[in-house]
Amino acid sequence: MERFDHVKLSPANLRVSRAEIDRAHDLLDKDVHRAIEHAIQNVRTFHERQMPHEQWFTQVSPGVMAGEKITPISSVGLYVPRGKGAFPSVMYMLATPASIAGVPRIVVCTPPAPTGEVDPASLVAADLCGVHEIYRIGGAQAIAALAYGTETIKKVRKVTGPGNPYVSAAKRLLYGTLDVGLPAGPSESILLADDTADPELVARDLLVEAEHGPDSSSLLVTNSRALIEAVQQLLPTKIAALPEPRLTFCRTGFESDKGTGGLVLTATLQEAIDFTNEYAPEHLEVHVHDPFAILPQLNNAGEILLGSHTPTPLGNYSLGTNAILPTGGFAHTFSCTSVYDFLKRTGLGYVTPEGYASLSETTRRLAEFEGFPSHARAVTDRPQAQS
Ligand SMILES: NC(=O)c1ccc[n+]([C@@H]2O[C@H](COP(=O)([O-])OP(=O)(O)OC[C@H]3O[C@@H](n4cnc5c(N)ncnc54)[C@H](O)[C@@H]3O)[C@@H](O)[C@H]2O)c1
Ligand SMILES: N[C@H](CO)Cc1c[nH]c[nH+]1
Ligand SMILES: [Zn+2]
Repeated sequence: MERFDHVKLSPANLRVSRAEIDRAHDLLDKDVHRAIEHAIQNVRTFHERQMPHEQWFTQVSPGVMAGEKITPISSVGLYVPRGKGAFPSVMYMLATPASIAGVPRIVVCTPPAPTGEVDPASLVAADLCGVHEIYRIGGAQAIAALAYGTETIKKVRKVTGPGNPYVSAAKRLLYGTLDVGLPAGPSESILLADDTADPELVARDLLVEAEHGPDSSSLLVTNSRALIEAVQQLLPTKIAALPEPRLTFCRTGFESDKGTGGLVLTATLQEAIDFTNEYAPEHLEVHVHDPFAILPQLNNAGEILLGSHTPTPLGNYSLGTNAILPTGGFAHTFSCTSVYDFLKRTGLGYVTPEGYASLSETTRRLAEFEGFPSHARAVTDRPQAQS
């Protein structure tokens, strides 16, 4: 921690104390405190609606019952980044669904400031969401501590949360050791637009995810040359007006050959939609005449924000949907963070003697076909046990 975070820590002060959390509530700007409470209210409302039935059965055929039982993961480690900036929003976006899912042990690791202090806003968010343990440790070392455990930090069953390439690499190395959740790496967004889009709003929204870091990607994808030319005129002044390091992050993204941001002109809106589906962005803003008309065609994205009044920051902070989203094309197969990241589903089966009689011959025949004699014997001439 000393080399990268310029902080000296000891096992005794790794864990954030109750007193620090209470002080964070007192220290935090009251308007920011209220904003966190308001945001958590919406995120909570939305994620409570996601919760599935705790247990259910359906009758597949007479006497054959199949179902599922939902249980929370027993312990989860949430990684909340803090290298290029503090993220209380990431804290509540991870801890809210974990708490609603009923995870009995919610642990957070987040990098401290050189003073050893943890961002007060993140502590307030953690406390409001019912986090049980908070450790001032970041980077790959935090992921390792959560996965393997240390004398101070008891290991967890699952680690999840976004981070920089070192954090992402650590999670990838742990694949197969424990559940490392969805791949949430450097930020990215696509603005999908037609010729009805407002260049001023598009130029502003393009800088949102771009300002996260030099490795963030933000793209305008449109079939309108006029929109591209208008946004090209607006971007340089908007970037120049940003403070450091956000100015350099955006300049790198849009103006350097190392950048991964840009403006993409397609021949048709359909081509723009196809490009977007293939790219599978973390965030997708839709600035077209009728966003709900093309929504059925938009299949791969961490989130889809519809219309010019739904810019990405609303999803990042306050709308209610989750902002911890798959990046790097993983939105082709991974979902946005939700209560399901903290639950597991167990299949349930119950068969009556009548149901057993209807299944045993089929089961025996398939077991023999696959060469499993014990499987076959278990369902041959089975004494009719009392159910
Ligand atoms: N996908 C999402 O939903 C989402 C949400 C929020 C943030 N993000 C992304 O998460 C990332 C956060 O990155 P960050 O750097 O701000 O914070 P971070 O907490 O991920 O990384 C900081 C840690 O990295 C370690 N570190 C720094 N330099 C290192 C080096 N050279 N070698 C090894 N370890 C090193 C330090 O120990 C430090 O604690 C950004 O890219 C941001 O865009 C993604
Ligand atoms: N997914 C976004 C970053 O990639 C979430 C965020 C949090 N704070 C600001 N933005
Ligand atoms: Zn963001």
